[in-house]
Amino acid sequence: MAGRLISFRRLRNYPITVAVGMDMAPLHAAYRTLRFSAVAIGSGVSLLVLAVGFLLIRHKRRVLASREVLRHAVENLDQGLVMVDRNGRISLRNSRYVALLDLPPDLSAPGADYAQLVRWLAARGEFDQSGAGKSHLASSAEEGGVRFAERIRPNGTALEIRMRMLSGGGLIGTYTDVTDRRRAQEEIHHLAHHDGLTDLANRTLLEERLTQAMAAAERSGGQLAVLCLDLNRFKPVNDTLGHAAGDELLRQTARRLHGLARASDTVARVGGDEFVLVQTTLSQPGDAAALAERIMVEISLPFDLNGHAVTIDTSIGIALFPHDGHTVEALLKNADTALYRAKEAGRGVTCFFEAEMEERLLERGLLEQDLRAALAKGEFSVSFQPLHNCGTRDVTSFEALLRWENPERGKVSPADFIPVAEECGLILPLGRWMLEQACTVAASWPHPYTVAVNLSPVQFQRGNLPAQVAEVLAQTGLPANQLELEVTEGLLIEDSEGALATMRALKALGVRLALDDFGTGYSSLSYLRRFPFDKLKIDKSFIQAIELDAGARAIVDAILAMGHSLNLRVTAEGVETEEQLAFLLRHDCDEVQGFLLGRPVPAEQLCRSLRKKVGAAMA
Ligand SMILES: Nc1nc2c(ncn2[C@@H]2O[C@@H]3COP(=O)(O)O[C@H]4[C@@H](O)[C@H](n5cnc6c(=O)[nH]c(N)nc65)O[C@@H]4COP(=O)(O)O[C@H]3[C@H]2O)c(=O)[nH]1
Repeated sequence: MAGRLISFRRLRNYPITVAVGMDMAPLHAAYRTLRFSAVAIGSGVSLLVLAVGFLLIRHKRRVLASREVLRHAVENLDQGLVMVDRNGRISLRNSRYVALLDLPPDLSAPGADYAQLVRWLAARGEFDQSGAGKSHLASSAEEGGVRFAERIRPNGTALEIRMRMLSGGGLIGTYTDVTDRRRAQEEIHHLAHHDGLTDLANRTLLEERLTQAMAAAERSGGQLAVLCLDLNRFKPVNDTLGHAAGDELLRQTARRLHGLARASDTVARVGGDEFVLVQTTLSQPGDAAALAERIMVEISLPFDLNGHAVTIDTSIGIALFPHDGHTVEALLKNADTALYRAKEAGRGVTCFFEAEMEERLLERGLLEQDLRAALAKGEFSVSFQPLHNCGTRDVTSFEALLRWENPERGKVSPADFIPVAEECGLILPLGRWMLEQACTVAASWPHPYTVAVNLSPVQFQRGNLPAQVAEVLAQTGLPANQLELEVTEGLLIEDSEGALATMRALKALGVRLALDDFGTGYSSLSYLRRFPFDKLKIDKSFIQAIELDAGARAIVDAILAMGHSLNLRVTAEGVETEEQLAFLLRHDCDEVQGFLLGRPVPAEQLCRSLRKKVGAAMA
């Protein structure tokens, strides 16, 4: 409702009251317009303030949130992280950094002096005192402003450290714990350089160490020795007691060798039962001989293999630097050649390398070649030597002896080629051939004489001998009781358990067993009691000394008495004179064999003379 606004005013000097009236409608309209504008502007400003405030709060929240994310990320890094500003103050670091370096919180807190922290670390032996401060990474590699270093902490932890130097000063360092990786690498390296069974050096490490040792000896003008050794009787132990016992024997041997070597020496296992020892501190060759002697003694002490007491021994070959070779290959090869020579000379022998050994080895190689071809070329034959009753001088049996005649070499003694055939394994087909020949010939004799065949220990150990013998007897038709098998003591020493089982199986076939060359080996009386022998053959060296040596006479007498007391027939080998025969007769020897009564003759010649004899007897 629009009213009017009236204003009254009395004039001071006049009795007049002035009344002014004004229509309110326009006033109201102006007021309403103003009020509306004021309210609108006020609301707009308030809204704006609210919006800005809201945005600011949201922004701040976001900043805080991303800072939290960053802090969380840095805290949860697998690596230790530290940032140092241009003033040398720590501006950021995570707890992994503190934990990895075992840092005190006050020294490593943000704002702390980094140089002081480094000095603290140095004082604790974390790195060289001389390298304290920022230069503690001096030995590290540097690449494009980033320094790398790997550090082993006093507690054994391995740290990989990267330091990025910032252009305006300061640095960012990351610390990674690489202990496990490093251990794995070390393990791989160890496995690649050591023998898995004994943990001794393997051939690779041996060659590395030998190269270093040779260089050191060359610089100092000194010498070194390479001792090559292998274990005698390892194979029988492995075969009879099993591989676990064989492994244990190798481990214990390794420990004994290791115990004898000095810290600068190297002990390696280079093959099944082959070991090499590099002796570095050597003033004269006698030092190597003395070490070899100590090894011999140590290895010959009994081993306890899971309750089994086992005794073995070793042969040793020695090559010296610089005398016997200037390269790793030459030294190892020559020590091996010397070992071969040592083994040839008998068990428990040490040999130093000599130049002519190589020639002999070469010659042996050629002999082996010819020997391999000889069987196919038919160069072998069999001769038979008679054995006689000592009193009546009647022939009782024949010993089959292998003969080899080569077009270039002529007649080769079995004493020379049998050991080579044994070593290269040819004795197996050759022994089988010999057995077949001897039995075939004996089966054709007009009189049922016994035939004696020599067997090598290798045939005992590797061939299925009882089955082979049974097969040959069946093939040739020779009665089992007409076959006598001669073995030497070496076999019994090498593998007495295995030999005993084979001998019993052979006896079960009905064949007879003789112990050959008695007196030349260990001649243990226990063998005679333990093994099922029928006969004992006294070695010819004793028989041939009868006339000259009272000691030999006493030994022959004692062997005869002992053999008889054990119910064994006794044969004397190598009887060449009537005096020897008379002595043997006086001492009740059963049988003799020797040039005096009959030399070995080829099979055909023997067959002819036997037939002639039978013909003459029938005529
Ligand atoms: N000085 C002298 N020697 C005599 C006399 N009587 C016989 N001998 C020789 O003494 C050796 C006897 O054979 P052994 O002791 O078994 O010794 C044999 C035997 O161990 C081995 N051998 C021979 N044939 C074979 C074979 O077929 N297989 C195996 N594994 N070894 C064999 O070779 C060794 C040597 O054989 P051989 O040279 O044939 O030598 C034979 C024989 O010819 C004598 O009065 N004086």
